[in-house]
Order: sequence, then structure tokens, then C-alpha cells
Amino acid sequence: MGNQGQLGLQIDYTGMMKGPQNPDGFRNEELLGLQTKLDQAKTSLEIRWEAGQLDFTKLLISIKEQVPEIIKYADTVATRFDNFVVLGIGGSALGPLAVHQALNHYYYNELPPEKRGHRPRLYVVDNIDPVRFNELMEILDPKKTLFNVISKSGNTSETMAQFLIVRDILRRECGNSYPEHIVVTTDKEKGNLLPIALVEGFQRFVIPAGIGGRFSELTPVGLLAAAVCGIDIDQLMDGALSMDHWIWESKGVLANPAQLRAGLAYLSWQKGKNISVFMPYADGLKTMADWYAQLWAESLGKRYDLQGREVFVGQTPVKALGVTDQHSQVQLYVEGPDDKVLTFVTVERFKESRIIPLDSGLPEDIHFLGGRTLEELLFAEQKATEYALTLANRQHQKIILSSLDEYNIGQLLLLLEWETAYMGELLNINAYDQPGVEEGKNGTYALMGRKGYEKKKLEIEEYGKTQYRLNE
Ligand SMILES: O=P(O)(O)OC[C@H]1O[C@](O)(CO)[C@@H](O)[C@@H]1O
Repeated sequence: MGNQGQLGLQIDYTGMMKGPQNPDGFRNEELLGLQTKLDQAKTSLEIRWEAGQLDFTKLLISIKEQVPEIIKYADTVATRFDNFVVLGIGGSALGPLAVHQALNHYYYNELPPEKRGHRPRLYVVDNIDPVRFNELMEILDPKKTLFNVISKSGNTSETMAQFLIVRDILRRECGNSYPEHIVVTTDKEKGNLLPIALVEGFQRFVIPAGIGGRFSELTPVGLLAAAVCGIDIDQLMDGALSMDHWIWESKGVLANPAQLRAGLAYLSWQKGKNISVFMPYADGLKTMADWYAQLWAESLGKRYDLQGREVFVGQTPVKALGVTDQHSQVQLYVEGPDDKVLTFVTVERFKESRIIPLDSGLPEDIHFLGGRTLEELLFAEQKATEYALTLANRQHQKIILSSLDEYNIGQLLLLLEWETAYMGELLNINAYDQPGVEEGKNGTYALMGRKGYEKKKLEIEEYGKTQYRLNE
């Protein structure tokens, strides 16, 4: 698929298609045969759009209009604070982290302030491990730190627990000025964070009601952290908008990138490929794989279809990193069960290059490396892995980014969100809820003694009576 105007993203799906070495690949007719289903999917998505369930695309323009306000606030706090800490989990943490890692210096926090444009260090605390939490608090000066509490629901136990600890520390350390150290990103009308923010006077940004956590990176959830750390969020939004336009305007599975990616995923899933491996070949995209895993898993892993029938669908996402995981996982992908489909994400032009020195005094077997660059080696390894998979008749495809920049990352995020939405329709499920997570949440409330969950607590205690343990 060629570039569309300014577009920097390409999809190479040769490795999914039938060829001399991959007889089990798809034929063009199979893809085209999905068109009626994809057209129905588009109609269903349009209905969702009308109903406010597809706001990750519907609200893009209005979010883009908020960019100046976000940048203004970000620039003000960037000069005032040394550290910007995101407290959140799932979609409220993975997006900010993924975009930061993709676009900023890999060792951003370790850079001296002048090389960070005098912008704060960024920490994203996406867990409640007490060791990590305490160790972070040990290195931060609360007086020089701004905490961004992000929770769509405003109710998530992990985030609320982090918030309560931080608020307590700030009240002790910063006295009456503690509200200046907290910025809250949450729903406009619901949740427990909102009333606290209103009463205590925290700066507030809104996550639109119709955008679920895993679809929320291109809202203040991700935009604020990115802007604070110097990322050009205007370009990020422009990239997203251009992809959105491409997807709305292009007709047919061979022209529409979201239909193509979802169509290929659906065909492979029908053929028993229950595992989707997402394998970027750039360290900057490592956490993008984490973000994608949540998007794909929580959206598509469902017990019931839209008619309420038990279906147990979904494709298990696996995160991998090229070339690192060539030396740990690729053996399985080439020779293990043929139940996987791989997506490589490659970057054509790295922003840095490194030449490998030539030393003719060293063993001849390593001479081939001398004078070549690290990126040449990485490209060669990626291509060789594709070839090995093809020889083994294993299906793979590639998303190619011309470079790692804001525009391309905006495009990538939106493409992956859209393909998930299409895949949800093809699987005939609701891609926007996560009922399977609720039981665990309720169980946690019960075990932690939340009011109203007393019965659940008794149930869990009863269930825990029979145990099989070694070495007790
Ligand atoms: O942003 P919230 O509401 O705190 O939710 C955090 C995460 O928890 C979930 O609701 C359940 O895992 C995710 O969908 C979400 O991204």
C-alpha cells in the first residue's frame, strides 16, 4: 500500500499472502471476499459513531482545538517543576509512556536539564508495588514535583491509593500550596476524583465520556504528559487526523488501512491463529507494544457476542521487541505451533546512526560488520527473520514508519485503534467494555473492606478454604 499524500505510514502485507514459499497464505479473493462483512462493519461503526461510542475518532477535531490550552498549561508547569509524575494504570498510563518513549530521548530523565529543553523528568507509575513506589518517592523532591492523577472512571483502586499517598505527602511537605502539585485528568461528571478535585482546587483536564481508557491516548490523558516533556502534540494530532481521514475516505479492503489490518487479523483468526505478536524493531516502540496489547486484549477478548451468545473470542496479544526477542522468542514463532500471526513495526530512518568500526587485526569472521552501521544490522536481521518465517510458511506483516516522529506516531495510534474497532465488528462483539475485569475489581473492594461488598468478601473467603500448596 503506497503513501497517501503526506502519509508516512505503509503496510506491507506480502508475508500474509500466498506465494511460492508460503502456500498457506491468503489469496486476494479471500481478502476481497470479506468486503461485504467489512461494509457491514462500517455501517455498524457509523451507528456507534452517531451514538457517541466512537468518540476516539468523532472528537479528534475538537480535541485538536484544545491543544493550545494544553500547551499553555504544559509550558507554565514545565518551567516550574523538575518532575512530572503520572499516576494511573492501564489506558491511563500505557499511552503516555508509549508516546514518551517513542518520541523523546531514550534516556530522557538522565539528560541534564538543558538537553531536556529545561523540561521536567517524566515518571509513569503504573503499578502499586510498594518497593517501586517508595523508591520513587525517595528520589523525588515533592516541592519540585507535579503529579498528574489520571483515571477515566475516577474510581480505580490502584490510582486512588497512589493519589491518597501522594496527597498526604504533599500536604505535609508543601502545606497550603499542595493543590498546585496535583493535576487531575478524569471524567467531566463522574467518579470520586472529580469532587475531590473541585473541592481542593486541583487543575483539571477532561477525558471525554465516550472515550474508554485504552482509546484515550489522544486526549488530555496522553497529550498533557507529552506536551510537558516537549513533544509536539499539534503534529501528533495532525498525524492522527490524517489517518482518520484516510480511513473514513478510502473505500475497500485493499485501500483502507484499518479494513486491511482488521481483515487480515480476522482471516488469520478464522484459520486458528489465536495469538497476535506485535514486534517493533525500534527500542522507542517497546512500550507501544504494551499499549497495543491492552487495546487488543481488553477490546476483543469477550465471552458473549452482541446477541448475548457465548462465543469466547479474541486473539492473545504478545509483546516482542526486535532484535532482542529474536534471541528468545523467534525460535517458537518459526518452529512452534502455527497459531500466531506477527506484526513487525519498522522505522525506515532512525534519527541516529552508528558506524561499527573496522579492525582488520581481529578475526576475519567478524570483518563483515566493520564499516556497516547498527541500523543496517538491525534492518538485515528484521528482513532475515521475515524470510525465515516465510520459509516456515508462517504469516507476518509489517507496518513501516518513515521515521519516529510525532506525525507518524499519531497515525500509528489511530490506525491501531481503528483496526481494533473494525475487528470488534467482525467478531460481532462489543469492543468498548471490559466485563471480565469487573469481578476482580469487586473482589478487591471486598477484600479491602469497602462498604457494600461484605457478602462478596464472605464468598471469596469461602472459595479460599480449599488450597493445594507445596511446602506449606
Ligand atoms: O482510567 P481508569 O478508569 O482508572 O481505568 C484504568 C484501566 O482500568 C480498566 O478499566 C480495567 O482494566 C482499563 O480499561 C482502564 O484503562
